[in-house]
Amino acid sequence: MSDTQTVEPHIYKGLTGVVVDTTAVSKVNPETNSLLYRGYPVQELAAKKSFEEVAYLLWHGELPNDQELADFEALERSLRHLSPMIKRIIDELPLTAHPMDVVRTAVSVIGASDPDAENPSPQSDLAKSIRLMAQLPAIVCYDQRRRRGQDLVEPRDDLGYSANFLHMAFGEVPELVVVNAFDVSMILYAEHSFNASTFTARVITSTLSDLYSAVTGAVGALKGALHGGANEAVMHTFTEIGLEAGSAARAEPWLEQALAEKRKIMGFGHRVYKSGDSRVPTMRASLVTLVDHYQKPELLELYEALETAMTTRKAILPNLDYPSGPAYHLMGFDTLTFTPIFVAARITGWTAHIMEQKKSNALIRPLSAYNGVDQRQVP
Ligand SMILES: CC(=O)SCCNC(=O)CCNC(=O)[C@H](O)C(C)(C)COP(=O)(O)OP(=O)(O)OC[C@H]1O[C@@H](n2cnc3c(N)ncnc32)[C@H](O)[C@@H]1OP(=O)(O)O
Ligand SMILES: O=C([O-])CC(=O)C(=O)O
Repeated sequence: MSDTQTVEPHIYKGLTGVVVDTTAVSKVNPETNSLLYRGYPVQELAAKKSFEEVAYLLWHGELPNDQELADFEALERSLRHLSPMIKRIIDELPLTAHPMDVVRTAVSVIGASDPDAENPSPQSDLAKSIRLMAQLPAIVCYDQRRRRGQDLVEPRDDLGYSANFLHMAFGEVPELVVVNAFDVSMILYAEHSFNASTFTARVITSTLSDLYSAVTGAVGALKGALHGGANEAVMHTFTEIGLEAGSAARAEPWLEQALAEKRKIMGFGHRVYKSGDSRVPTMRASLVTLVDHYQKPELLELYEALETAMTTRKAILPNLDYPSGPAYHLMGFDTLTFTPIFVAARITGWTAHIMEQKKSNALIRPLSAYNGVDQRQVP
């Protein structure tokens, strides 16, 4: 078969339902609404393990023992500082730049300044992956701070990943309940099989390009509102309806109007899960804890009112971005920072897939059915 073949081929628009390869990194099961990372249910990982342990699991295939975890944590903590060059380049970017563009640029700069960038060995790719995991929090937090007119907060190596992330964002470590909710969100966001950004990373890797190029492309794919950008978009919806007490009553009329205008309701629907996103109950529980902690019942009322209206009207259920957006809002993050936080989590899954793709590579190049004008002569 070729691009010019005249027999009408079946078109799998959006690759819906197409199985393009195998993966041992995670299993998304829409029949049981379950998600396994290397065989472990994600809810159990969120309840019992840290984001660092989950990152190790995704990369190595097994959870770390005590010594392996101690070594891994020490390494991650030692790599957290941004180089003066990255900081300088971020400073050069306009404050109006979307934070996802800043993150994409920073990853590109880290790649361009890594003398080992072209080394495709698994050892080198793992080292690059750990460095990106360690540095993305500083990039994300510094960008939010500079937009607020604040100075960079240096990382602390006496703190775990999530506590340090929040310390760098806000200049202090919040209560444990907040740190735990953030850590849970990072675990839930870490990996999700062949989603659009991971697939982008695998396509780039399949050409024998380098890990940084694959991650840079993945950041671009995640930015869109139909994928990771939905957590930012959910917050815009909430703000549009109103965050003040009593605004929940406006959710249903707002939805009617939005659907009449043929708008997509962000944070709802999923390409794979059609009867519920496996991660939502866990993240919703974290959101409820945060609502109690910050005494913001009106946010949960709005969350529930819009969910009820959407499921009643369209029978379309929330995805992970629906509870995580308001959770990050309560923690104090700017709405524009939400998708960069997703990057900081997903770097683990992306790089696990990049390494898997390299182990058993085939160039990813599908076919297309030509529907342009027939062959003609140049006048
Ligand atoms: C972490 C993540 O990336 S999770 C996904 C985050 N993205 C979002 O929240 C964006 C909003 N959601 C959507 O746009 C979609 O549900 C997607 C892109 C996630 C999945 O899309 P698909 O699998 O292609 O579903 P599809 O678009 O075919 O939807 C089927 C029908 O439901 C409708 N639909 C699906 N989701 C929504 C939504 N959020 N709002 C309104 N209508 C929706 C579609 O318009 C379509 O209706 P139609 O048959 O009348 O045209
Ligand atoms: O799997 C998908 O298509 C999108 C998603 O939920 C994710 O990447 O976490």
